[in-house]
Amino acid sequence: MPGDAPDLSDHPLMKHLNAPQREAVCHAHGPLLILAGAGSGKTTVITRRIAWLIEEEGVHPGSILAMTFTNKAAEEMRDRVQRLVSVPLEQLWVSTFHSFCTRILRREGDRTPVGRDFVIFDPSDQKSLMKQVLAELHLPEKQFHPRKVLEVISDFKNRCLLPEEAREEALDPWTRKVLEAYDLYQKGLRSHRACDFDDLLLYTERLFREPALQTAYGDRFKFILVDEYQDTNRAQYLLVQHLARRHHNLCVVGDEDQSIYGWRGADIRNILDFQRDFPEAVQIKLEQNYRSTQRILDAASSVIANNSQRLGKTLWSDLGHGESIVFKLTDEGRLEAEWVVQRILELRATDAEAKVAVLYRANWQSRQLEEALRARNLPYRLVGGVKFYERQEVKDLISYLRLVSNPFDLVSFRRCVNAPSRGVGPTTLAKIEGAIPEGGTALEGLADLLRRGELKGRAQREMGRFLELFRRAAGEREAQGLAGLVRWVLQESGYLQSLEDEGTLEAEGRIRNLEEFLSAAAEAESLGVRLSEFLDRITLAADADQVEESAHLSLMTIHCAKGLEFPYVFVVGMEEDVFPNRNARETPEGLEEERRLFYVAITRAQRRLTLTAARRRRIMGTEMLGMPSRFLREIPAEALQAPIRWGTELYQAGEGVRPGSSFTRGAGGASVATELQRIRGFFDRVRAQAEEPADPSGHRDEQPEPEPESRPAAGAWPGGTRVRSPRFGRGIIVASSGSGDGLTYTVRFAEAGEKRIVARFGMLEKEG
Ligand SMILES: Nc1ncnc2c1ncn2[C@@H]1O[C@H](COP(=O)(O)OP(=O)(O)OP(=O)(O)O)[C@@H](O)[C@H]1O
Ligand SMILES: [Mg+2]
Repeated sequence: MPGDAPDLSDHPLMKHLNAPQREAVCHAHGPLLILAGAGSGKTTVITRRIAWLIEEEGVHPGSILAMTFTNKAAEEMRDRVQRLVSVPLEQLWVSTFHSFCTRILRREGDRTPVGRDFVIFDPSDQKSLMKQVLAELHLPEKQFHPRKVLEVISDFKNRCLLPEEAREEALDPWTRKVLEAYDLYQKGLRSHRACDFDDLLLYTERLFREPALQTAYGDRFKFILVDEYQDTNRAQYLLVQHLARRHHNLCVVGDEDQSIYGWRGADIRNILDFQRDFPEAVQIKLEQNYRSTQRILDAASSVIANNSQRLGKTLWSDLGHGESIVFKLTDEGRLEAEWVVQRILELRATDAEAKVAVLYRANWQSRQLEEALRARNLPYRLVGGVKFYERQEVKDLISYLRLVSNPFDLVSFRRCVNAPSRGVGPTTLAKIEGAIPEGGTALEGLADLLRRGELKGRAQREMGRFLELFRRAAGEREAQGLAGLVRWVLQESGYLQSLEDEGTLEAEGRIRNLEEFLSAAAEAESLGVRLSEFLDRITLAADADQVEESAHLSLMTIHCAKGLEFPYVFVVGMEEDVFPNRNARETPEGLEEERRLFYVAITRAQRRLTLTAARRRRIMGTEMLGMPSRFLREIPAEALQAPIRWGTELYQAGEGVRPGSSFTRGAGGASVATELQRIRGFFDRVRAQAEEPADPSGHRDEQPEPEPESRPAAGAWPGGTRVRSPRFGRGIIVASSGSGDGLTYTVRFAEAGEKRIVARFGMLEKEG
């Protein structure tokens, strides 16, 4: 409140802060909610407030608990506070929820079933335990994939539900079985004296339900501050509630528009209900953004205004209008990556230290960027992820290809023989290796064992198939070329199938990486590259990674970029099915979460925001025509350097934010109404993707063609959709053409290869 605290603006801890920020910093007691948009100084306020409590209110650092979202954020916050205060801060608790809970359980663990000296199970430990559990319950892994079951259990735990408490939720037989597995899994963890990550929260929350402990810790942490409150899940929410119940000195900051972890159980209601939980809460709004220029903010506000689940707030900046937002459409994915790298090099020429971030929706998108950066020897850092060619599934696939290329490669043999799991334990592996003839290969050793009937049961079956794969590979390599071989290996090895069976979000990400690898192979093949050269390139590329990393150029997913800021930001892949993501746009909630992600992406930029897209992109090795991301149209024309065109098509909202509200008039001089209809039609067809129809009898779309080579089939399933045909089994749509009765899909079937199927007769079913 201006004028409310006239003296404080001179206080060193209030330096540069505006009136509402100051009010939040010196707010002494009672619940405080700071609900504000991106870059308005929420994290800054938390940091200053901690310093204020210590320096001005005389609060002991050990009485303050601050929760952040990542370890990195915690470190940074501690450093910043330390620079502001004169006392040592060893006793100050700044941590993530998980590390906070670990510390509590190490002290109080005697009261939990796993004691104080528990071990923490990582995902692979969890999986092995779950496999035992499933075996014990005679639940086939095909229907109860260990990771899928663990995903469901995790969801229960995030909602603080133990097996007996989750019964009401288990309405179908499958979930009821999962609950049995949950129960046994917990018993297993207990017998190992182990916690999984979710247990850390779950057990701590249970502990704090006890009045004695609640009082003890409530008295210890007299002041609690939580950053990124919009992304807390139920367990975290309850934990904070227990701790704050005693003193009510809880300060939470958040932005409902930046809630991007719904898929991990974050509950946006936690922030929306704060006032209900603490009726006496003071609410402070921060409206000035100190991070970005006005144009960037306009774009962000305009985009997020399309969401319904929000409280609504204004943001302004006095950093000036700034540079216009650039949108660049390139012909294909590789050119998009090269264009971005070229712009970064130009930037470097004028400002060698410029901090740049390239953001993308999903991990698979890093591949072409990494390749383009390496081609120009530009050091970069991949934040919060693993470099593309070092990802587990990518390395697994490479090991198959290496072994095809060079059967003597024992290291690759060892890797791929059990990926996916074929029940080959160390004993069998030793047997195989023991059977390798002098100067021969592991495959020969394996063949020998099989001939002598020394492998039994599952190992015999699976190893027989494995051997057969390599017997046929040479022929496939000749007949199908590089990309064909990769696709064939993915299918024949059962690798893809095992991930599909898993059906988890993580598996989905891995599948996307493998599909991207397939695209890399297709790209290389189109340049005349053969298998061994392709493998050499990958090895050399991985080697080039030994060069230094640069903190000035960061590549990361948007999720990883939360809370961060960079002068120069690129957001790549602005196409439907990429961003918004292919799965997420199925539901209105999913779409809103994608839009919040885009809002987060835009608001990372301080000075310059560049959006890019590719007209064609290889999906699973096949070139697909991309459609413009619907989000592009939500950016106001005034914020953009030039109207967005997609090919010859104008694709942009003129003013206002609601789709279809009003459009810039096309340069061709068409009437606004016609233009409107044309663009709307285009937008409606966004769901449909098509390649040039190969079949001349394919029914032609009556509508005007936006592109000579594209004939989007209205209402068709997009490329990438997984389908099942009664005749050919499971497959994936790679293209479609025609419409109505003439709608025809090109489907790549796992068994039968590529087929063209007329939708009306093909009885295709979409797979869930
Ligand atoms: N009063 C101020 N004067 C000048 N700069 C400020 C002020 N308040 C915050 N800043 C700066 O603005 C930027 C954004 O601040 P901060 O990261 O705290 O915002 P935030 O609300 O936490 O953002 P996000 O929503 O992305 O987490 C930082 O560079 C910070 O130093
Ligand atoms: Mg922040």
